[in-house]
Amino acid sequence: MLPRFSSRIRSSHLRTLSHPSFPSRRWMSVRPEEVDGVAPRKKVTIHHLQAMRRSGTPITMLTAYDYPTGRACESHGVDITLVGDSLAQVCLGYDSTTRLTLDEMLHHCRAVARASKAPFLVADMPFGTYHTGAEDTVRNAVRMVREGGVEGVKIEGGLEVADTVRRLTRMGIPVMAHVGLMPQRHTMLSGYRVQGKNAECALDVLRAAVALEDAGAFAVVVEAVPHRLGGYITRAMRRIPTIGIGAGKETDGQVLVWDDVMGTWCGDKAKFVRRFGDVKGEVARGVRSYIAAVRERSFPDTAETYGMPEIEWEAFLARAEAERGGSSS
Ligand SMILES: Nc1nc(=O)c2c([nH]1)NC[C@@H]1CN(c3ccc(C(=O)N[C@@H](CCC(=O)O)C(=O)O)cc3)CN21
Ligand SMILES: CC(C)C(=O)C(=O)O
Repeated sequence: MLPRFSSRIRSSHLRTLSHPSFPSRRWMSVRPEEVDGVAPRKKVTIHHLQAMRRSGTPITMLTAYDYPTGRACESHGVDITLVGDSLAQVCLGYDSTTRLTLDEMLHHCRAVARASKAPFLVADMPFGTYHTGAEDTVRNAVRMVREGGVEGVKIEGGLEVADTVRRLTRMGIPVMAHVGLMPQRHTMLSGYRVQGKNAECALDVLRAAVALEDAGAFAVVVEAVPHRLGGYITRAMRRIPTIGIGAGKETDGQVLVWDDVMGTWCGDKAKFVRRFGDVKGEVARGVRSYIAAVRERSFPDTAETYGMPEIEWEAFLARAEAERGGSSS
C-alpha cells in the first residue's frame, strides 16, 4: 500500500522504493506501510461495531492517553480507542476525573488521534462541559471533533442527558452513552459504588440505557453493575452494542483502563480489573539497570559513542593546546 498523502510525497516514496542504491530506505517513508510490524487493517466504523454485535463478536475497547498508547491500540487490533477522562487520575495525578479541563483533554486527544487510524476513536467529554446548556455542549463537542480529532464523544448520564445525546447525534457527532457507575458523580454517590444492586436501581439503569439508545447513542458503556443486569441490558438494546466494565461477560464488548491492564496504576484496584501485563515491573527493572550501569561506568561502552579520525584528533589537540597557552591535557 502506498502512502495516502500528497502526490509529492507519493512520488518521492516511489523513487525511494525503486532506486537501486537505496534499498534500505523504505523505513524512511512518511506513511509506513506497517505499524510496529503489523499490516494496516480496515477502519472500524459504527456500522462495523453494530455488525459485530449482531454476529456475536466481542468488541474490544481500551483507553489511551498519548501517542505511544494510541499507537499500541492501532497496531494490536483494538476496535475502539477511548481517551477516557480517567486520564485525570492515571496520567495527570488528579484525585478525580472532575478536575480535568477541556483543554487538557483536547491536548491528549490530539496525541492519540495522531496515532489512530483503524480504531474508532472516542473521548470523554470532561465534567462540566455538557451540563451548561445546549449551546455550550455543542460548542464543546465540536471542539472535541475539530481540535481533538476524535470521531465520537462519550457522556455519562441517564434520562437527563437524553436530549443532549439526541442533539449531538442529529448534528452528526456520534455519542457513546455511559450508564451505571458514573465516576464524574462519585461525590454525589459517596464513592465508586456498584450500581443497580436493588430492583429499583436496576430498573433505573435499564431505563437509562433504553432511553439513550432511543436518543441515538451508537453504543453504551455499562459500568459496575451486577452481571445479570449487564446481560439483561445488552438483550434489551435493539441494535447498539453495550460495552461493559465490571458488568459481566454478557455485554457486547469490554473496556478497561490502560494502566489497570498494564499494571502501571498504583491506586486502588476495582474488583473488575484484571491485569494483563506487568509494565510496572519492567519499568522498575529498566530504571534500576540504567542507574546501576551509569554508576559502574558500564554505560556507555565504545559502540555507543562517536569516533573521530586520529589525524583530526591530533590536529585538534595541537591547536587547542596552543590556543590555551600550552596548559595541560
Ligand atoms: N485506574 C482506573 N481505573 C478505572 O476503571 C477508573 C479510573 N482509574 N478512574 C476513573 C474511574 C473510577 N473508577 C472506579 C474506581 C474504583 C472502583 C471501585 O473500587 N469500586 C469498588 C466497588 C465497591 C462497592 O460498591 O461494593 C470495588 O471494590 O470494585 C470502581 C470504579 C472507574 N474508572
Ligand atoms: C473506564 C472508562 C469506561 C472510562 O470512562 C474512563 O476511562 O474514563
